[in-house]
Amino acid sequence: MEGLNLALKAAIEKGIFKGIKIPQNGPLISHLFYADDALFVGEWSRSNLKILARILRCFYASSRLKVNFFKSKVFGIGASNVETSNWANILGCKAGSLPFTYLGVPVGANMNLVKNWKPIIDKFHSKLSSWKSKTLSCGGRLTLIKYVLGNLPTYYLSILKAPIIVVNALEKKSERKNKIHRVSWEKVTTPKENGGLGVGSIHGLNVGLIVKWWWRLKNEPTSLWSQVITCIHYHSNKPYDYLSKKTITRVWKNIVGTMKDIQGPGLNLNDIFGEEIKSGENIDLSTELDRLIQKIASCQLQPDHDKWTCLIMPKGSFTVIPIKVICFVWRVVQGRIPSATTLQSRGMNIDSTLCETCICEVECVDHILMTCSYARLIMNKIFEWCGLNKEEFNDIGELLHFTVSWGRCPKKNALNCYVFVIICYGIFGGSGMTDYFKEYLLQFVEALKTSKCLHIYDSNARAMVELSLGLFNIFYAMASTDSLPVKTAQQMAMDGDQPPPNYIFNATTNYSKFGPLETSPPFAPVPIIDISCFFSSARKVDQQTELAKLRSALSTWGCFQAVNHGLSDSYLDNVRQAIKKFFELPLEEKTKYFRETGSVEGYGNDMTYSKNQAQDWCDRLFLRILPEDERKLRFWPQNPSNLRETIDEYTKKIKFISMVIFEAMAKSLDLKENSFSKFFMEERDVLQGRFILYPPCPMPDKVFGLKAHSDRSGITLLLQDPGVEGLQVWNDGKWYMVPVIRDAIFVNLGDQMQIMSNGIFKSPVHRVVTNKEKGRISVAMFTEPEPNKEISPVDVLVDEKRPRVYKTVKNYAVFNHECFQKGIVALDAVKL
Ligand SMILES: O=C(O)CCC(=O)C(=O)O
Ligand SMILES: [Fe+2]
Repeated sequence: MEGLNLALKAAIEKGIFKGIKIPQNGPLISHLFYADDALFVGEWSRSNLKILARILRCFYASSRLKVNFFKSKVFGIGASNVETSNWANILGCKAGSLPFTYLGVPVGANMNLVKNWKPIIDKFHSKLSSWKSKTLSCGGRLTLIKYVLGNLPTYYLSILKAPIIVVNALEKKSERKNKIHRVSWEKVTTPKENGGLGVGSIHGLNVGLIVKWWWRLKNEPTSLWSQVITCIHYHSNKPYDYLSKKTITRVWKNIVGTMKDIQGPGLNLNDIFGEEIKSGENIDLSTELDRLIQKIASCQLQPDHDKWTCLIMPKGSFTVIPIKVICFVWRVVQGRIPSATTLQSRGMNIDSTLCETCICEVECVDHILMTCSYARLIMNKIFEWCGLNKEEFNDIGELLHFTVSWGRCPKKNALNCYVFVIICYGIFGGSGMTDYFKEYLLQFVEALKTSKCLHIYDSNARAMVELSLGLFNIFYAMASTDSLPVKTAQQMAMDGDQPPPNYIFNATTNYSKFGPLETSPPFAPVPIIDISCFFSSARKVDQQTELAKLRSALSTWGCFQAVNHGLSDSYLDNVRQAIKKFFELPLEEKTKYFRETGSVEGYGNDMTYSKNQAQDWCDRLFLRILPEDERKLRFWPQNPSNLRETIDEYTKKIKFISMVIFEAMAKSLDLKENSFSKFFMEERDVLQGRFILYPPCPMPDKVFGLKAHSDRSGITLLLQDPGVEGLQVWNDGKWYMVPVIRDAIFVNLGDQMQIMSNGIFKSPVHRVVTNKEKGRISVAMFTEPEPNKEISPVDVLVDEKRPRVYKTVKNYAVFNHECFQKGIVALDAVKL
């Protein structure tokens, strides 16, 4: 191409080819090469065209590069169509007319017309609405929007001012269709410093790109474009005085017009582009000196250490926080995270606006993150770790104020941002804890504890924030202080240890409403029910009498002794024996099945939830037995060798008896036989087993075997130790000891049956006391519904006389567990 360039230059020099001379002694333009395209510009004359044809032929002869005339066009500006096509024939190419499309972009079209912008709107749309964009996170989508906004429209928007309809159309495409817009687009496009997300608005981009021509004009005065513009439009000595003729053409008009646009927000080009003096040849030094003196005069040094700042960061310190976290925190600051109240105000159908975590207050953003007891728990933990005094905030604003105003040290300021991010993101957004984060957190906490030195926040900025992803679960587990026992109750009993202080019952902090620990209250006259009367083979009359007894037992005591259940004494002894043998194994053998902290299944103690919680004097093996495919066999002891099999067989028998009881309970309330059993006895319903050892305890009057509680189950079937009592039930404000009946199975109702019976049946509070001399073994089997089943009062049991008492619950097991952690009675929490 250089050859062609030289040939043309030579032709111009010799005066054979005539280019276009820009007035005011401007440059002569004859040809422009762009990639593999060539544009020739010259006077409209037959001879000029002929010369051009010859030059191109010579070029072909010398270089073997042939211009494809068939693909080329001749445009005659100011010439008629007929004349243009006649002359085009000289070259053997077509005549072109305005507007035309060059590289997919219309040239010469009236871009004030919205229809001419359609291709760009369509292209923009197709990029943003691909299926992939729908699966992106908030952060990912922000990046996509920024990318599409920043790349696609550069040509159009850099020289043409988009009509307002076009701007709106493009921005509409950036918003997600069929989604609730939690924050207005206007807010999204606000600069970060002013509280926005810093997505450039289309209008802003358009103005910015056009203003850039002024930058080029200043910065590249010798470029062809600048020379042309300066010759045509600049006729004075004042900077930026390019507003010459009224009849200026469209493109230049746009560029000049943007000066006015930026004057609106109080800017002018002098503010935007300064001058940097190097040799002082081009810039008037005296004016610059004046400006410098002015600047220095207004500058006051602060009595503080000098520090380096990172100019591209709004606060001057260098931070790398994942974009999705930033988006989240930004939404928090806007008060726009999807709480029940915000969703309801957007017209979504919300059952209840009560916070699902504490069930005490309405769920709004401030509640979720600041005032919920749960959020406070996590916040306290963070403050504790940071070595700060405990603070309570009522809303996000207070926390923000605290984090930005606390301390003047820059390091601390960076820290503050992280604390803020972590608190917000950790409380709300974190879930799904990976081992990596767990590991990291532990290291982090250790470092924090030992160093008290805040710089670790800086050096580990990114990891720190990523860490917050998992803080939710971890804090939860840590706040709950769950741990495996230092020594099991059995070991302490064997070693003759006194129960440690955390086992001693303290009436002021623990369960005081159920009175003090009484080791021998009166025996409970708990009804004895012959459940063989409920078998299908039983006589109807007998059945009616027992059903009446059952109903009365469950609505007064909430429990009964089931006899004639079909399991022989010796069989039950075998079951107890197998369990006993397991507990008799050496500790190393049993610890193979130790439960993991934060979860219940396995051998060990029950989970502990707070420092104040007194420990129970018992060891237990907890197994989820049904559904069978959910068994975690790693917790199922292989020793004694018959244990697994024994549990399996006992489960089948217990299932049968439970079925009989569920059906009898339904009949006793005149309900359809399967009204309850369909919730607890189907294939995916749950059965859990708790095999418990209460070793002899040197302080039975100070230590509980098992603290007062009600069962969360449908019903619980308990096999007591025939040799010793220990189980007590609470009835009418008093404790009673449950007598041991050798061949009976003790049945007690759980919370979920109290809910389904609309409060007719009681789920009794019960507890276990220990014995100085004797150990005690018990086997509790709990029936529970499949977690997704909705449990609510049976319709027929709700009427005017007995209005509905309970809400519908789902996954009550987890809910109950959470309530227990917070010291809330789950059954009270689900009352309407
Ligand atoms: O061991 C007992 O007697 C009662 C056990 C119990 O209440 C339970 O495991 O929920
Ligand atoms: Fe219980």
